[in-house]
Amino acid sequence: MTSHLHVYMGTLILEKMAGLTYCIALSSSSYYGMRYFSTVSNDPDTHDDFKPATKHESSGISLSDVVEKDVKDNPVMIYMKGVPDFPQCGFSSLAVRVLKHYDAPLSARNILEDPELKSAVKAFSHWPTFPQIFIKGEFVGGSDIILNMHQNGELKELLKDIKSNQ
Ligand SMILES: N[C@@H](CCC(=O)N[C@@H](CS)C(=O)NCC(=O)O)C(=O)O
Ligand code: FES
Repeated sequence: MTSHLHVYMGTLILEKMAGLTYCIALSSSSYYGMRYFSTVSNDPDTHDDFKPATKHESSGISLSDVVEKDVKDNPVMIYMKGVPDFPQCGFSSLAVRVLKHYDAPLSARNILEDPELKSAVKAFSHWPTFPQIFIKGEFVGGSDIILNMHQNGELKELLKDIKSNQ
């Protein structure tokens, strides 16, 4: 197994090429056109017994409704570990770096902030890992798929009619 140790933008990245271990936070510069959504239901003062199992607190909207609305309202939606300006996993970092090549507004939710949202996203897409990227309401895949689509030109084609307002 080959291991490379890089110092990148002041952040240590341990990249195990064979094992693809990506647990160390990466930093990235800020970009225009990004919207982050904070957690949708995570009140630390609320005991689990009192948390709504399927309904979003106070609004009565289920978390699957939240995800459905996210992907409908946001042409490029990523559920990730961390936020686009501070991904907390290499897979999420890679996906954000790929998407930042395009002039499309990127909307994101940090699933690390909300385990229930994390489960709801997995159930919605039937996909077990993060990041999860949705484009024009359709589930596209994770970081390896988005990188592949970037490299083969499919992503450019898919995003060509989505432009940032800024
Ligand atoms: N092939 C996937 C790999 C992503 C992956 O393995 N993610 C893991 C580690 S961050 C994951 O989400 N595991 C399930 C979990 O954390 O709930 C991709 O390229 O996106
Ligand atoms: S590989 Fe560990 S958090 Fe993503």
